[in-house]
Amino acid sequence: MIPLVHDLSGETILVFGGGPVGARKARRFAREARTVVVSPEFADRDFGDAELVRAAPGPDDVAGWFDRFSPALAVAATNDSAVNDAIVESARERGVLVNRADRSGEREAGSVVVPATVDDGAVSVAITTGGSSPALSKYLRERIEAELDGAGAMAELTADLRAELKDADHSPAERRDAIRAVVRDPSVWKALRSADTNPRREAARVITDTMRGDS
Ligand SMILES: C[C@@]1(CC(=O)O)C2=NC(=C\c3[nH]c(c(CCC(=O)O)c3CC(=O)O)Cc3[nH]c(c(CC(=O)O)c3CCC(=O)O)/C=C3\N/C(=C\2)[C@@H](CCC(=O)O)[C@]3(C)CC(=O)O)/[C@H]1CCC(=O)O
Ligand SMILES: NC(=O)c1ccc[n+]([C@@H]2O[C@H](COP(=O)([O-])OP(=O)(O)OC[C@H]3O[C@@H](n4cnc5c(N)ncnc54)[C@H](O)[C@@H]3O)[C@@H](O)[C@H]2O)c1
Repeated sequence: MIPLVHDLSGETILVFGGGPVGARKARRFAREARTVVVSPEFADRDFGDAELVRAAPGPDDVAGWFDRFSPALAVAATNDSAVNDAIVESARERGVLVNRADRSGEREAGSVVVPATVDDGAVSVAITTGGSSPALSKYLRERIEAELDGAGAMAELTADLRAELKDADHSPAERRDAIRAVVRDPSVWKALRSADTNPRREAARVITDTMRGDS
């Protein structure tokens, strides 16, 4: 398996199963795209902005739900493995991506794993064990969370600096060295994480030093 970052905006995601797992996936996906959850019950779980449709399709009814919503991705999170099998089958027939929550062993073409993710602005880190140990993915995600503090702000700052250095006609090699020095500089990170110092000023100092060949 290879991790790819997928833009699902404008698409529909169809989740079968309104238990704790269906709810967790729906909350995550509803932040990105229209998400519809089909289930006979939802208890009082949090589904984020997902639309809830009360129904309990049998294996033969599943294809009709694909035709109704034309999803780009389907999630099989019911506790009925015959229904989950039918969801995988319908997805494969239509070339739709499918995430199966009740099986981490053999996978079918088009199957996707939902990784543990940490986000800070435009920066995301995704952790997967290829399905072998979700508890380990969660633990590593918790450890990495603090590490990513300020990364979104660093992405914004260096995107601006790249554009400014381009406009100022610096060579690609000079730009690369300057930006590499900024993302590695502890004082810039410190400034991004606290309100005491101005990160732009720190970055400008690093760039000047790099261009002078001080580093
Ligand atoms: C990362 C995360 C994302 C998310 O779901 O949002 C996620 N599972 C999370 C938590 C978690 N899940 C489970 C536990 C209990 C401890 C344990 O069993 O390890 C814990 C931990 C806990 O709850 O503490 C149980 C479990 N999970 C799966 C099975 C079925 C099986 O293994 O057959 C069973 C057994 C059910 C049973 O025994 O009945 C299957 C999958 N779970 C995946 C993802 C995919 C593989 C990811 C990878 O490659 O690592 C995969 C294959 C399919 C999928 O769902 O995409 C999310 C953490 C989010 C976060 O906090 O960051
Ligand atoms: N991926 C994970 O992290 C993870 C974690 C725990 C369990 N699991 C597995 O994923 C499955 C779902 O986990 P859960 O804890 O949410 O289970 P659960 O049993 O609490 O919930 C299953 C949901 O599916 C609904 N459902 C049943 N038949 C349906 C149908 N025909 N159509 C639509 N919905 C239907 C049920 O009403 C219920 O809301 C379990 O079978 C379990 O093996 C996965």
